[in-house]
Amino acid sequence: MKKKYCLSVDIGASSGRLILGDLHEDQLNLEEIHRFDNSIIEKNGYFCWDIDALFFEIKTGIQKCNQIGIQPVSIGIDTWAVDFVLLDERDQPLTDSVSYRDPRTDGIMEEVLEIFMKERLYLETGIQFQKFNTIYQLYALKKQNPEVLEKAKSFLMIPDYLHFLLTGRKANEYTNATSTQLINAFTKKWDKEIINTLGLNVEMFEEIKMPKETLGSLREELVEEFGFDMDVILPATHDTGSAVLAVPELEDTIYISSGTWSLIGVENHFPICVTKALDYNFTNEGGMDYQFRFLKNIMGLWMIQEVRRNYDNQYSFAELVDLSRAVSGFESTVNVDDQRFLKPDNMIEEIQNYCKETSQTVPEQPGEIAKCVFESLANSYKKAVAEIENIFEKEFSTVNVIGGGCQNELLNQLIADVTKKEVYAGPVEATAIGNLVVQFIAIGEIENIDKARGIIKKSFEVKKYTYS
Ligand SMILES: Nc1ncnc2c1ncn2[C@@H]1O[C@H](COP(=O)(O)OP(=O)(O)O)[C@@H](O)[C@H]1O
Ligand SMILES: C[C@H](O)[C@H](O)[C@@H](O)C(=O)COP(=O)(O)O
Ligand SMILES: [Mg+2]
Repeated sequence: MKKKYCLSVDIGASSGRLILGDLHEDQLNLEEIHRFDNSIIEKNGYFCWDIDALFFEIKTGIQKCNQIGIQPVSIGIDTWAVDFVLLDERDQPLTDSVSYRDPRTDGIMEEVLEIFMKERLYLETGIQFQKFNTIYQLYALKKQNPEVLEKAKSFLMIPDYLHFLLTGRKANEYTNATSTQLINAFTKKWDKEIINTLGLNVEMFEEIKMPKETLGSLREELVEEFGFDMDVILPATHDTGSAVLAVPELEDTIYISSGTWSLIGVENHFPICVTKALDYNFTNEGGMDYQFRFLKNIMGLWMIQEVRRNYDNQYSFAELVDLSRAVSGFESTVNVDDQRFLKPDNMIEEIQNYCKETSQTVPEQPGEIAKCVFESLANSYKKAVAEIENIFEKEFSTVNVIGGGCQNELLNQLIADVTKKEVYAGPVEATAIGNLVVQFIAIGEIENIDKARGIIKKSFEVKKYTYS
């Protein structure tokens, strides 16, 4: 029987990749077809994503499949959360793809919480309070460009919009929709009371669809361009939702999805909206099969990405790790979750100013800056682990780091040392793997997610770190 290939498109905040998957004797084989950078651009006075360039890269990757003689049966796209595009009645974009790092939402969350009590918003949605949540982006739009919101007929999150460009079909995929803070955690539907109270246009929100559902096949013009058709099967289109599906062993494990952001948490069967979770600012993002990702955002490797950019990319990530290893007698750290690090003009200067203001030795050399970032991240992970164990009233025995950041062996060891837990690192391409297994489940090649985790365990190396 002809081998079936599925194609995952995983676009994170720093990079995108198209990865082909196929199954052979209970092993999942990956082939990276196309990789490209992603970054924020300045457009019309806002920090935006270059969505047209991203769609071009997706098409380039699909064409590369054909060039190597492989025609996948399906494709699924996952990206970062919260951001969106609004379409008019002719299905034309009304907005640029403004990034969650844009300052347009400064002060907006506070205004919304004047209208809707924080505790109530958390009880109904279970979503963390981040100033860049979609709810605050839409409210900012209502204040700053009301005419745009009035014309909006469709609200599509980034992966929804990319799927629309492929198929002409519009829907909001559930896992990513939960990151808007507009989905009711109990009904799993758009919370019309919140939407109407904030005076947002309830009609523009699309039907909620779940991972494993087929959205449709390709637009005719794309079938002609690619030379073949395929189905768009919805993965967990929130990249972290896909990543968590690829954690080989969830039992007794705290995961860290380590990429531009660090998302640290556990899988849970129900939303936890207790006061302590609110105080710690944990979130209950929706997962496949209506599971919940109880986690919190930590500033993540964004900080070292920006440090690298400040050094004109003259160092690789591996070289920055090596430089930090060579540093001794330097102990300064920062609170990585201080909003000042969300989008500073210069990350190196922001870190140095923080150390000055807190009367710590100011890092000067690249190795000192990198060491400060990695040790500060490890400290934030340690705090989050303690908060998780406090909420669950239990000790977790392991931490599983997945994503590009699991290649940072220094940070993996730091995590083991500060948390006093065994750390498992891998798979690197967890997001793409989680995206693929959902497609394989949808086409009947894998029975369910438990069987998928068994295949993942057999297919990918996971490195172990014990604490000293
Ligand atoms: N060889 C490496 N050594 C150390 N860190 C690495 C290495 N390769 C990638 N990384 C880390 O992985 C991060 C990117 O992870 P990734 O999951 O691809 O991010 P995203 O999905 O957010 O774009 C980089 O910012 C870098 O810190
Ligand atoms: C802004 C969101 O919190 C962010 O998208 C996060 O949920 C996420 O998915 C990060 O993924 P990266 O791969 O960009 O780190
Ligand atoms: Mg990612």
